[in-house]
Amino acid sequence: MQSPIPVLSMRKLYLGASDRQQFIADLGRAARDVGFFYLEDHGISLAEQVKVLDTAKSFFALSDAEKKQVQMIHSPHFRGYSANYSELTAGRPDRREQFDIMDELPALSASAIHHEWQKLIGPNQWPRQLPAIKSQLLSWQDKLTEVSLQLLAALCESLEQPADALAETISNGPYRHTKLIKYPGSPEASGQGVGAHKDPGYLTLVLQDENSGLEVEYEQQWYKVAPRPGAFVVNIGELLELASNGYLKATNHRVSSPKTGVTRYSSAFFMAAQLNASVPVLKLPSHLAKHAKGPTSDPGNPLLHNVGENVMKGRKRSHPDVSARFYASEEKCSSC
Ligand SMILES: O=C(O)CCC(=O)C(=O)O
Ligand SMILES: [Fe+2]
Repeated sequence: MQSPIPVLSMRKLYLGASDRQQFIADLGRAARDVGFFYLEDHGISLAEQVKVLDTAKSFFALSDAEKKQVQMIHSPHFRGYSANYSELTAGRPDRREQFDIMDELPALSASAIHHEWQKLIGPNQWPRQLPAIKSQLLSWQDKLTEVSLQLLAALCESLEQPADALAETISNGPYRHTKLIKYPGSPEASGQGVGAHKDPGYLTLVLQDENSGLEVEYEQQWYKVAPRPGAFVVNIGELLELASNGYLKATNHRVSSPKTGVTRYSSAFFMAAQLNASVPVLKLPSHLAKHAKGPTSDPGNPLLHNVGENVMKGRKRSHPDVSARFYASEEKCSSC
């Protein structure tokens, strides 16, 4: 089966006007047709990518006791380590280990918290056995933010909007989230590494190692996203589906476990708008608007314009243990 996933070279964005227009048109088509594409020539070296995957290997090679010192269950901000099967996607446990970081900020005091999602803000948990991991991953997160911001502006242009049409939603800095991930081999054919889902933010950049496993749903069929050295796999998240009134689609994707004896490492970077933003519905020109049929309506996964609430929805669903420990009272309150 031929892969439907296009390959885009970001270099074109910085060449002459006609290359730039070509890139924007190709980007718009990829984002609307598949919602997934490979991005090459993005300015981040292969050596740096390899270093991040090496850091993932070093982190997951720590002992269970060391990893548990930074387990997510200690963090109301959903930071740190998750063991195999502790995350749920589509209601089923994922066979993957993860290490999650976001912006390194102090937590808000209780009196400053008026919305549940404000508890997402806070510090990361860092393993003291790997002293260089903090500066490496925070700088990686900054670099991927730069790439994502350029893509977001180009996507706005592809929708025939000003490049800064969504700038207000990120004027205090976008909400960023980076994961290191390890998928262990499984004797079960197509075991759930991560179940089918959409990403909640604007854009996601995935760095894969040489082992396949990521799959994307396109025209009711699942396609493998084969590894492509040096490229990021980019996908459209729910906030862009909302902003474009469904013209762009947040595409379902999943990861199947590698077979026994193979371990797959990846890293995902998610960029949303700032948590206190509400994502506007852009006014598309009529020739695009006629294809914008509204965002997907799935009662099991409502798409929320309020960014903090949309991000929170995803975090609580994925990590019910963290949610039960730190958010149980809010849940009771919202139903009272
Ligand atoms: O590991 C991957 O290739 C993708 C992971 C993913 O889709 C996610 O964590 O949202
Ligand atoms: Fe994802």
